[in-house]
Order: sequence, then structure tokens, then C-alpha cells
Amino acid sequence: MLEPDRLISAQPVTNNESNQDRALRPKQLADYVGQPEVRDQMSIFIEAARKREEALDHTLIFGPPGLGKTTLANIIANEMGVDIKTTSGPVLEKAGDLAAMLTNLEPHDVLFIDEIHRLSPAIEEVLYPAMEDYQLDIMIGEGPAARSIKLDLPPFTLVGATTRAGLLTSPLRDRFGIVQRLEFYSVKDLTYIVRRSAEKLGMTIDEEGAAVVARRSRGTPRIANRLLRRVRDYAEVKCNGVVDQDAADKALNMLHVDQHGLDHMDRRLLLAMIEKFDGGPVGVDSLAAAISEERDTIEDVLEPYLIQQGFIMRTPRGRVVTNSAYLHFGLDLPDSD
Ligand SMILES: Nc1ncnc2c1ncn2[C@@H]1O[C@H](COP(=O)(O)OP(=O)(O)OP(=O)(O)O)[C@@H](O)[C@H]1O
Ligand SMILES: [Mg+2]
Repeated sequence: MLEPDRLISAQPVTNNESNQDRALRPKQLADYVGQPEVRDQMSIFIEAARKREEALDHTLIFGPPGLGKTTLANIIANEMGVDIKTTSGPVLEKAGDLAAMLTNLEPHDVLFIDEIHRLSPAIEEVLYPAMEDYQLDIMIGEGPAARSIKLDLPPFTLVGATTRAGLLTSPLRDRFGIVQRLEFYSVKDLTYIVRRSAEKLGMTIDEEGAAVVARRSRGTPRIANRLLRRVRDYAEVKCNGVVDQDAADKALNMLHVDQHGLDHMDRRLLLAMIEKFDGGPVGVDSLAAAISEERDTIEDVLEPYLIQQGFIMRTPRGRVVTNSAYLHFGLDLPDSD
């Protein structure tokens, strides 16, 4: 887990924040900002399924935390005009839990399984025939009285979300007809998201102020919304509630979020690579030990953005920092030999 005080963590930190997240969450594909390819494809697939009066094909959504996987799953159900039932990989412990959810679905409903890479193998076994043939094949009872029962399920859509597609077993991955990968958002898209969230929160922010928040949000809408709330606090106390470029800059400097949206965790990772490992290559486990962070956090949360921004590269021998990272910290470039 991340330190709960990490301001730019992409995970929702508190329940209260999840509620606020939900209030800002778009409900229709048309309001889903950015991700143009995903949006275009999904609108076609959804319209086609509706015309044929079929359930949408099973859909896998992957991408780093806070980019809009849960949001998209809900939009899919909404646009299909069906209900969504939500669960997650770690929550589904027993095959019976999954069976109960499956048998409660109405035709064409969406079953959303978050963190689908964390399903147990036993549950995956139940899922395969359910996905492929809408068949539930399950053992009930134990010992000599145990018997297997088969049930027909209504045609439904499984929507799975995961931070990394590579973590899924291939039989599971192969059963998804639609696979969507979410990308980090552009500053332009995030600026738009910030302005719209500001409107919903009843605050005043100008284009430049919104752009400052967008630039420092690690390409992630959840972080943009979180920073916006802290900027609002600052502006209400220090500048009569109006957020312009100057107010946004000052607020975010106070929070130690730098121009690239990097916070102390990112800086710690990059500096450890530079100072302790001469810039790499270094394996993720050594890195995790050096900064006392979990391997998963590094791979799921920290690294994707640092790679996308060109601060880190993945090589067969491990991670290396790039010259941009040295320049970011105002350090001399290492001798190239
Ligand atoms: N395309 C988008 N347009 C506007 N706002 C968005 C978009 N995607 C996400 N958001 C905002 O970001 C918040 C976080 O998104 P969401 O919860 O869907 O992320 P996630 O990918 O499911 O994250 P996690 O991996 O932590 O489950 C949403 O509540 C919503 O306000
Ligand atoms: Mg989610």
C-alpha cells in the first residue's frame, strides 16, 4: 500500500474521497474525456450490440490506477441500458460467491470484476464456461454427497479491470472479445476535466489555473481532481476563492508537487536509482528494497508514469534512468563510456 499521505497517489485514499470521486465521475461515453480510440471503439461496439439485441462482448480494461477503468465499466452498463453488479478479484473467495452473482444477473447485465488479476485459480475455472457458453458448472456439497450441477446463465457481459494486462493468465485474457488499454491523459484533456470538475464543485478557476493543475497531475484524472480540491482550499483561504495560474502554482508548490507532477515518492525512486545504483540497470526488487516500497507499487503506480515521461527505461537487464532524470534534478550527466 502507498503511504496514505501521498498527495499524488492515484489510489482513492479515504471513503469520503471515493464519494467525491463518484460525484465527479462521468456517466456517459460523451462525457468521458480523452481516450479517443477507446471512446470511438466502445461507442461502435455498444451500438452494434444494442442493435442486435445482444449482450456486449466481454471487455477487459487495463491501465494504471486512476485513469478511469471503473468509470468506463459503469458507462458501458449505462450506455447498454443494463444494470451493473460490481465485485473484485480479492473479494471473490469461494466459487459459490461468484455463482451467486452470476445467477442473479438479468440478460445483458454487466458483471464488473475489479482487480481481475487477483482471482483465485478455482474461481477462474468457474468463470471460463460462464464466459464462453453462459454455463455455470459448479460442485456443491463435499465428500460422497458432492455433486456437480450445471445451470444456464443469461447472456451477460463480463467487464474486467486490471492495472497490468500481463498479470492475467492467458486462458482468461483470451476469453475477452474486447480489450481496451487506457493511456495517460494529455494536458489538454486534463485541463478540460479540471474545469468541468471545478464547475461541479462550484469553484472559480480560469484556463491557466486549470492548466497548471492539469500539468502537475501525472496524466491522471483522479490526481487532477484531488489536486483541484487542495488548490480550492488554498484559494479560499489565501485568494478569495479564485484560482488563477499564480494561485494554482503557489498551492501546488506548497504541496511539493513539482512541475512534472512528481512528488517525493517519485523523486525518492529516481534519486535512489541515481545515487545508489549509478543510474542502473537495477532490478525492481533491489529498487523496492532500497526505497522500502512494495514491488507492486513501483510497477503499478510509480513506474508507468516515469516511463511515459521518459525518466526511466526498462531494459532486459533492469531499469535505467535517462538523462532527462539527471537534468530534472539539475545533476551533471554521467560520463558515457
Ligand atoms: N475520461 C474521464 N473523464 C473525466 N473524468 C474521469 C475520466 N476518467 C476518470 N475520471 C475521473 O477520475 C476518477 C477516477 O477514475 P476511476 O475510479 O474510474 O479510475 P480507475 O482506473 O478505476 O482506478 P483504480 O485502478 O484505482 O480502480 C473518477 O471518479 C472520475 O472523476
Ligand atoms: Mg477502479
